Order: sequence, then structure tokens, then C-alpha cells
Amino acid sequence: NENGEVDAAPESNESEYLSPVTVGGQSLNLDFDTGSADFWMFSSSMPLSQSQGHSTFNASKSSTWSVYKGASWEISYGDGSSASGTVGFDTVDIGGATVTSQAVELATGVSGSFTSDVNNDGLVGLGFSSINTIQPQQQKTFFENIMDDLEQPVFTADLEDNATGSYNFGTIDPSEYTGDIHFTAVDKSNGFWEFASDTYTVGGNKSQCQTCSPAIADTGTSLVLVDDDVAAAYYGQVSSAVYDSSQGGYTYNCTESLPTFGIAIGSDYTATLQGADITFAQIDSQTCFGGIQGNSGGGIQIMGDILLKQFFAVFDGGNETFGVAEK
Ligand SMILES: CC1CCN(C(=N)N)CC1
Ligand SMILES: CC1CCN(C(=N)N)CC1
Repeated sequence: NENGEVDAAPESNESEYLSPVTVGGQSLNLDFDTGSADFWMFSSSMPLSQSQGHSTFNASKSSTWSVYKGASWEISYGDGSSASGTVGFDTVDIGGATVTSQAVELATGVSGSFTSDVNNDGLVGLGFSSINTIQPQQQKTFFENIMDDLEQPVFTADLEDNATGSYNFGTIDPSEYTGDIHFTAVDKSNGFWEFASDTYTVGGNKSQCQTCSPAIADTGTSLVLVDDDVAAAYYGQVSSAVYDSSQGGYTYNCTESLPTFGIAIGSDYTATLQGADITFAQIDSQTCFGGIQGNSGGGIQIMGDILLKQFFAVFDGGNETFGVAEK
């Protein structure tokens, strides 16, 4: 088996987690993103104005690189950022787990938010390859390529609050969680680790959903984005909360003690966040920005890092399930 384990280091404002990956002998810090399926890196063939401050991959320095002639890719993300470029194949090693011919996408252009995000040298998409953007032929993700060689066809995410956590490929490490892992079935038809989430709790009081959009487990999104009626119900219990369109979400007085928030993971477990773990950022001396926000009617609920970092998360490619445990 080819199990592998790497650190997941939180970026300064905990907006993302970065992990060291070796491609053709070159090491870069990449953002593992279960909400997408493209593996791409900043490259030496980008304008310096876009790559300054980043590590870049130089295909001509890799003895194992091969070009995917005529192929290209182009992706845009929920936050409006985007990237595009060319494609090749190389040996990818993530903490000892190795794929000898991984489709690797080299950026020839990225949007401003990637250039300014200097710790992020690219992404490892860990969603399903039905949403990979490579043309003329979609290519498999690192996990899809290695899954059958792993001890178990799983990867786990132990993201931490203000500390370095880890991603593990091939094993579920019992030292990383307590109690039971609560699994739910995954519907991969949209390319995400998607599951039903039909109830929620605010301050311990359970409510039935109204919009009831399916949820995805998404390591590449910072916040928890719930249906707008759920966000309104939550902040309705926070006396100083207002929807501040200039900030793009709900803000409140940082001195408030926030109610707990729970979200169903499938039909028999509610993942509950403590009030103290819900604030995402302080935006001025008195005002805080919530880690729970509405999805603007997006039709999907996104369980991002604000939630994932409070739990141990298991992505099971064999059973096509997703599970969380306390830790
Ligand atoms: C549905 C969206 C969730 C956020 N995204 C992502 N993590 N790459 C994009 C897709
Ligand atoms: C999936 C996300 C990764 C980080 N992003 C960024 N640096 N602009 C946004 C997309």
C-alpha cells in the first residue's frame, strides 16, 4: 500500500490550509480542495507579474514530465477567482503516497486573488473527476488514481483551529479522533462529496429545513454557507447581528456570546459548533464577521473549514460515504 500523510498548515487568517506536495522532484505548497477536481500549480511559464512571491513548477527541470499535447484547462471558483493553462503528466508524491502519472495542470494565467495569496502555489482537487476542466479529455484526481493502491480507499482531513493539522491517504488514524465516526451516503453526481442535510439547530433548538439544499464537504471553502433561511434563523438569535452588504454578510458585535449552531450530517448526526468557534474575522474594533453565512440561493450548502476544523473528516471513496467524528 502507498499510504501518505502530510501537514495541513492554516494560512494567516485561516482562510485556507496548505500542504507540501512533490511533483517531479519539485516541492510546492498546495491547497487541498474537496470542492474541485483540478490539480494545478503556479508555473515558470507564467508572467512574473502573476507568479512573484510564489513557488513555481518548472517542467523543463523535471526528468519525469511528459506533455499532454493540445490539452488545456480553465477553472473559476466560487469567490470569482480563476486560473487556466496547459497540461502534462508527472510523478506526484503526497507524504509518501505516490502516483507515477498524475495529470498536472500548469497555470499560464491566474486571477489577482491567486497572485496576492502568496502562500498558495496551486490546488489539489479532491472532488470527483466529472468536474475536472481538462480538455479534450477530463483526467482523474490524485485520490482517484491512488485509491486502489491504498490500504483503505479513503483520505481523512484533520484541519485544526490555529494549528497545523494533517491529511492522511489510506488509513483512518484512531489517534486523530474520539468516539464514533458518523457516516452518511455521498451523491457524487455533481462531482462533490455531497450529502443530505435537512435539519439544523440554533442554541440547541432543532428546526426542519425549508429550502433543504444538499450539503457538500468542502476543504477549499473557508466558511459554512447555508440556505438563506437558515442563516437568517441563526442571526435572528444574535441581537446585534445585521446583514452588511458592504461586507458581504452578517456582522455583529464581537462581545456577543453566540448561540451554538448544528447542521445535520445525513439523517442521524448533527455536527454542532460552539458559539466561540463561529466568528470568522474581526473587521474593526467592535465588529465581527460570522463564519456562518447564507449561500445567496445557490442551491447547495457548503460545509467549509469553519466546520471541518472542529471535526475529524473521512472521505471514503470505496463506500462513497462522508463521515465526521469529534476529536
Ligand atoms: C460549489 C462550489 C464550492 C466551492 N468551490 C471549491 N471549493 N472549489 C467551487 C464549487
Ligand atoms: C478553492 C479556493 C482556493 C483559494 N482561492 C483563492 N486563493 N482565490 C479561491 C478558491
